[in-house]
Amino acid sequence: MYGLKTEASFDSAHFLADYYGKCENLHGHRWRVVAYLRADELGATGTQRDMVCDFGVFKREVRALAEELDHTFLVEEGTLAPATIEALTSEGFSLTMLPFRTTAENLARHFCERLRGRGMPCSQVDVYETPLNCATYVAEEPPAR
Ligand SMILES: Nc1nc2c(c(=O)[nH]1)N=C([C@H](O)[C@H](O)COP(=O)(O)OP(=O)(O)OP(=O)(O)O)CN2
Ligand SMILES: [Zn+2]
Repeated sequence: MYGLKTEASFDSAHFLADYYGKCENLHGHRWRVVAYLRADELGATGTQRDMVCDFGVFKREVRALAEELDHTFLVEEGTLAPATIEALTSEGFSLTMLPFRTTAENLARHFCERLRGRGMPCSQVDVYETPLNCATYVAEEPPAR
């Protein structure tokens, strides 16, 4: 079994709906995303011969996904009134509407699924909300190479 790991980070605001504590308020994090690829076999031919994946390709994919969220307000769908969304948008703020609660766990799954959707054999993603607090998502099935 072979593995690769790379990371990216992004700065975003969020709040947790249905949370009773300080995280129900709007606040921000520098989220750190560590993504892992796994493969039984290495590439056989061409530019990726004897690689799980070119590091250049891998890091660009992870950075591109982080860039989608960077300096936006991550909002779980259904947790802000339409008038609030309209007011923020009309002020020029960038909102990213997400179909899940914006926990580190769900963001880890989001990154893993998006990487797999782009053909990367992603096996795991760790998302750090703070330097000491990290959530992990492990893909159930090893992706086919
Ligand atoms: N399992 C999870 N727990 C929490 C998550 C999460 O994503 N998964 N998220 C939050 C909040 O986003 C919150 O911002 C983080 O809370 P907390 O750990 O309290 O934040 P700090 O480390 O900044 O707190 P200190 O007071 O500085 O220790 C909550 N829980
Ligand atoms: Zn938070």
